[in-house]
Amino acid sequence: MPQPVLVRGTGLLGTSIGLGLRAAGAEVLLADPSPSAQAVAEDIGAGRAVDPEDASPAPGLVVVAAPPDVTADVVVDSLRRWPAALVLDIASIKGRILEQVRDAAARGVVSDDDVSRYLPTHPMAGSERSGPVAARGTLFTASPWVLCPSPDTRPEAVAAGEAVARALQATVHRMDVAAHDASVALISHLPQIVASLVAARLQGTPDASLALAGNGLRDTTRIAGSDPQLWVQILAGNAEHIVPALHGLRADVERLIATLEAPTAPGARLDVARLMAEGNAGRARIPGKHGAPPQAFALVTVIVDDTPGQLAALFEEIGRAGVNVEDMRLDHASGYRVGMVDVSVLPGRRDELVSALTDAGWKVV
Ligand SMILES: NC(=O)C1=CN([C@@H]2O[C@H](COP(=O)(O)OP(=O)(O)OC[C@H]3O[C@@H](n4cnc5c(N)ncnc54)[C@H](O)[C@@H]3O)[C@@H](O)[C@H]2O)C=CC1
Ligand SMILES: O=C(O)C(=O)Cc1ccc(O)cc1
Repeated sequence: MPQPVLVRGTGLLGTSIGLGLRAAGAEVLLADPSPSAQAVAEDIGAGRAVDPEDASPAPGLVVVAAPPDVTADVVVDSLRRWPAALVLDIASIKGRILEQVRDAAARGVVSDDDVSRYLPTHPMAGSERSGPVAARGTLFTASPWVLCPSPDTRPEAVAAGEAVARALQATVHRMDVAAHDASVALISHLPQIVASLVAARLQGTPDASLALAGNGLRDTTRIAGSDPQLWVQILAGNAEHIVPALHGLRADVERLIATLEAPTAPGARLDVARLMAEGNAGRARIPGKHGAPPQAFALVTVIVDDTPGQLAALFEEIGRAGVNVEDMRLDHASGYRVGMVDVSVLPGRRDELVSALTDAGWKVV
């Protein structure tokens, strides 16, 4: 990886990249027009704060982690400022930004040769939070990282993108910008819209109703907590691919409304069942951990007391049994001081784990 790496934009993503690259041994410089974002990123160990006017030594690689609407400007500025550096960005949308960078070349602000040092990329990891305080160096572990080279991108730029993704333990995927934008419209932007629309329905809901909320509501609305400023830019910047997905969604919603307006009409229940089954089929296609094919894990549910140290003790016991935890989830039984821990394991290991835990005195459901 060319070094030092200059991260421009030290919010959630930029600071997480800085932390992860530092942990992998890279020299990282940090720049952000917000002095507090830059200072916090430096304080938590993501790198050394610099002024891009006189970043020294000159960066070998620039990672642009700024909001989507200024990303192209920062990419172009970086290509001009450091003629030997490779530049990549990590914004959530790709086609529009590449177009803006190419426009700058068409206007003579940078040369086509400069543009060949630029690699559009997108790590498919993040959270509904923003700012450096929420950053984690392990944010990208086992998550996809999409590289979007075009035929004229220099191989060194692609290699640098790969090196960054691998240093952060992400899995590398390649796609052109149009295929990327069409993909994220469905797998990222549509879920965000649906989460926000469902959560928006709760605004006038009485507190007594909300008190009944379980994990279904929490799961489906987590990303409704996302930063509106960022999502305005993402949705507007990828509208071309999002609108057809919304038309598909509208067709399904209209079909469901028509069916439920006459719920006992012949065929109505079959239609509802079909819609639910289509949802089952779509969900089953989401790949498992590390991009592996979808896999049905076996669930072991254990009741734990809601007291300090219980979870640690449970996982220690599972470790002693030599069984790998593929996934886990904690539910609280409303009104009781116990938690229910759902542990996902390979189906072939389920019975021995149940025996080991039961023998050790755990309450397995
Ligand atoms: N939040 C997420 O989960 C993900 C975000 N992304 C992309 O990463 C980028 C950054 O997003 P977050 O870190 O979530 O946002 P953030 O709001 O936490 O951080 C953005 C930072 O960029 C800085 N900034 C603003 N103008 C700038 C400029 N001209 N030059 C340099 N820095 C500038 C801001 O001061 C702020 O510190 C966005 O392009 C977003 O699309 C990609 C994957 C996931
Ligand atoms: O929080 C989550 O689950 C996300 O999916 C976050 C996210 C937000 C924006 C992106 O471009 C990529 C990932």
